Amino acid sequence: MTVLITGALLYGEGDPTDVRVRDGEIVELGTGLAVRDGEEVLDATGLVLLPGFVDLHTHLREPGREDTETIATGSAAAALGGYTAVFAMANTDPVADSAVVVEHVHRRGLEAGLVDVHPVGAVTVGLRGEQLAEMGAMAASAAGVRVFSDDGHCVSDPLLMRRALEYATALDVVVAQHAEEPRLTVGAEAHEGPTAARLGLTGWPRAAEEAVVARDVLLARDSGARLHVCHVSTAGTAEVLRWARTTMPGLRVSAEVTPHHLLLDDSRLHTYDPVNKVNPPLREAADVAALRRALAEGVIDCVATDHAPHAPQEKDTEFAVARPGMLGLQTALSVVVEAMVRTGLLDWRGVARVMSERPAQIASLPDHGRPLEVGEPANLVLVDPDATWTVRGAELASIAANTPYEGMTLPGRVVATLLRGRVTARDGEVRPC
Ligand SMILES: NC(=O)N[C@@H](CC(=O)O)C(=O)O
Ligand SMILES: [Zn+2]
Ligand SMILES: [Zn+2]
Repeated sequence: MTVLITGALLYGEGDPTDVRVRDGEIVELGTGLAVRDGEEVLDATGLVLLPGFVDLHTHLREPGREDTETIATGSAAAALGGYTAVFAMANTDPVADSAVVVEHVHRRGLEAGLVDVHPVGAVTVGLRGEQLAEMGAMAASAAGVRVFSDDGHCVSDPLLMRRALEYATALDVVVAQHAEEPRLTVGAEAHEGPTAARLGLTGWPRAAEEAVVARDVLLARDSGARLHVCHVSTAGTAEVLRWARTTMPGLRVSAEVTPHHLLLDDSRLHTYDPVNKVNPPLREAADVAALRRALAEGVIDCVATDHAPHAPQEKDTEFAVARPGMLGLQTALSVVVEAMVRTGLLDWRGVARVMSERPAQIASLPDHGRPLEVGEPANLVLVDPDATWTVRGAELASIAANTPYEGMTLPGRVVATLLRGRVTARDGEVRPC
C-alpha cells in the first residue's frame, strides 16, 4: 500500500515537497516524484503536512455509555480531527481500573482501526480516591498502560497522591491529575467571578485548581515522578507552572490546555445554555490570554481536547444538574488555528509541537510526533490552512452533539489523516481497515 502526497508544505514552510509513503513509513521526499502503479495520490497543493495529532485526554464512553460515544465513533471523530493516537480516560462504567478493562478498551480500538487508542488506567479503585488501583498490572497488561488518571475526579488525598507518584516512578508511568480541591467546589457550576455572581451560579474558585497543582508539583519534586496536569484553566496555574519550572531543575512536570479554554470565556454563560458547562469551568478573558501565552512559551506543553460527549437528556437541562463537558476531537485543530495561529502566537511548527510532538513525548509514544523525514513512521495529517468550515454538532462523527462551537465558522480544515501509512480519513470520510 503506497500513497504519494504531492506538493505539501512540510510544517507550512519552504518549497512544496512530494512525500512517498510505503509500508507505514515515509520512504521518499523530493520534487516531481513519479506516480507509481496503484498508488493513491493526495494532491496537497497549498496544504500543510504535520505529524498526526496525539490527544492525551479523550473521553470515549465505552464501556458503559455507548449511547453517547463508542470507541468506534470516537475513533472516527479523532481521525477526522487529524489524530493518530488518543488516550481514553478511565471514567467509564466499569471504570478502567483493572487489566481486564484496559485490555478490552485497547482491543476495541484495534478493531475500530482508525486511531491508536491507548487506555488510561485509573489511579484509584473505582475512581473513589481511597485505595490505589493495580497500576502495575495495567502497565504490564497487553494494553501497556503508560498514563494513569482519575480524571473526572481529583486524587485529592495528599498521601494517596504521594503514594501514586512514588509507585509511578517505579513503573516509569505518568500520573495525570484533574486538579480540583473538592472541598472548594461543592455544588460549583461556573467560574467564581462577577459573571457567576450576576447569574446566581455557584462559583468554582481558581484556587481550587491552583492549590492542588502547587501541592502536586512539590510532591513530584520529592518523588522524582512524572506528573501531568490536566486541563489547566487559570492564569494562576500557569504562574505556578512557570515558578515550578524555573525554580526546580529536573522537575518532571507537564501540562495541557484544552481548545475551549484557549477560545471561550465565561461571558458565554448568560444564556444559561449548559453546552457551556464544563469542568474546569470557562474562566475570564484574562485567563484565556494567559493560557495562550503560556502555551506559546512552552510553560504549558500541549493541547488536549478533554472530548466529553454527553446525551441530550444530560445536557439540555437546567444548568445546575447538567453534566459538565463538551466535544472536542473534530474541532480542536480549527480552534487552535483561531486562537493561536491567527493571533500570531504559534506557527505551524508550533502547532506540530503542541498537538503532536509534546503529547507523544509525555506519553512515551515512540512512533508518533516524529519528524517528517525518510524512515520515520507515516503518522501524518494534511491540513488546509485557508479553508473555513461551519460547525454543526449533528454532522460530527460523535454520537453526542454537545459542541460549544455550533454555528461558528472556524479556520483550518483537516483534509486527510494517515495512520502508519494508511489513509484513515479523507475529505470528511473515514476509512476503517
Ligand atoms: N471535563 C468535563 O467537564 N467532564 C469530563 C470529566 C473531566 O474531564 O473532568 C467528563 O468525563 O465528562
Ligand atoms: Zn478532568
Ligand atoms: Zn476529562
